[in-house]
Amino acid sequence: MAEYLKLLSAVNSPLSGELVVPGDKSISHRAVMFGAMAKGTTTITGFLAGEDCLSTIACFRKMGVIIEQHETSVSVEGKGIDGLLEPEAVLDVGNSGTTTRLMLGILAGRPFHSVVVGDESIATRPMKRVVDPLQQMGAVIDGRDGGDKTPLSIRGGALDAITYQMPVASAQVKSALMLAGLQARGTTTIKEVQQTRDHTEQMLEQFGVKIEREKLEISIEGGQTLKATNVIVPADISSAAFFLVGACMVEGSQISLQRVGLNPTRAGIINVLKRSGAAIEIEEDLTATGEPYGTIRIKATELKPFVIEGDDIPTLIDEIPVLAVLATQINGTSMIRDAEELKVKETNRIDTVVSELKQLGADIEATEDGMIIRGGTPLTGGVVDSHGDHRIGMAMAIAALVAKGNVSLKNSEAIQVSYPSFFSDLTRLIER
Ligand SMILES: O=C(O)C1=C[C@@H](OP(=O)(O)O)[C@@H](O)[C@H](O)C1
Ligand SMILES: C=C(OP(=O)(O)O)C(=O)O
Repeated sequence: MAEYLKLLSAVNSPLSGELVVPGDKSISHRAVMFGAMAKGTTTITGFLAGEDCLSTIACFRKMGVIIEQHETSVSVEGKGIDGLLEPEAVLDVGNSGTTTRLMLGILAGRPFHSVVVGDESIATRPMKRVVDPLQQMGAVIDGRDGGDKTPLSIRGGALDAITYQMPVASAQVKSALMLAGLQARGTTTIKEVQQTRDHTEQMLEQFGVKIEREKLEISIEGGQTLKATNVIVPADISSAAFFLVGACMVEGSQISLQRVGLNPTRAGIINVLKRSGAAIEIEEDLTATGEPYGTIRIKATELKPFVIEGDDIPTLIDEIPVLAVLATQINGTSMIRDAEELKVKETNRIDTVVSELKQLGADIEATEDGMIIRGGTPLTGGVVDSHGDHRIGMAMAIAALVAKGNVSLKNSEAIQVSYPSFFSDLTRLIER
């Protein structure tokens, strides 16, 4: 894809029609990893063939796991966790924080040496949050910046269970500790500060693992084995979010997105849109197995400004960039608070959202833990940059739908990380 991409703008074309967006990224990663740890053949349907999940496949292949992937269908030949082999080369996680942190939890319990590297963005992201508790369990991990940054070197082995109070709300940290806990002597207990996405808990149970769960506390006994299964991956609500916002903003829009994952720990954007007065209807597919999914129908209507804070944040953390775009089109002041975690994503998403939306004339201000957006004025044309962050690139493409002038997007190729067919899907919704 071109480094610069000229986006559709000054068109205000309504979005219409039906679409199934690609598979959920969080669930796709986990299905490959747990399949690799299980005994037997795990099949995955609806897999997200985006760069991040392909990095996960490549890492596990380097540990000797046979994985066949044809677009959205994957089969993983697991030989049990003891079947993972010492990799002969470094494990390259690319741009993927989920691959890095969850895989560290697995590697921590393996009796071999491995080295984890990623791209420039991964090299800036904090890993101490998983490295510290994994060291407490007995893993030997070192890396740049006192073990906080990649490249990281891991010598795993005999782990002891711990009880751990997490300092941040992070499903990646929680998941890494559960995966290490499965390999530890004793019962590992993890206490969360806020409820985060529970895909790991749900999928481990599907692989036959017993987990004790209370709202903010999880206990997992070491030594349990995973049994291969068939995983159906719902469509990614974080990808659907871009079109939900586009359809809310452009007058005359009406779309229907099918098979979208509706796990309540992930679906906070729906609550925010409802609170704002969106014309949104949800129809859950009651025959669904595994994670809940269904159809979301939405049409454009006038919205009220919103406040997103507290327990909302983990349920919609990756949707905040595009919700900020929406806020620029709502009369009044919208606020996002308690979202410091945005600073440690692929970019500092408080800074990149604010700087790029300002390029298009938005009245938006960064705060210590979020943003203040005074909406209701049209956006202008301009040059924006994804800064190598897929969600920023897609959020800007959606902003371009309502800009009065041409918008060019630099580094648009970042979008391949989570949504390779984003532009063709957007074009389909516009051209119907
Ligand atoms: O567990 C996961 O699959 C994810 C958890 C979130 O990160 P944190 O755990 O860092 O909050 C989210 O931002 C990321 O896109 C995917
Ligand atoms: C933060 C994200 O992913 P990861 O942490 O896996 O890089 C994201 O997809 O927005």
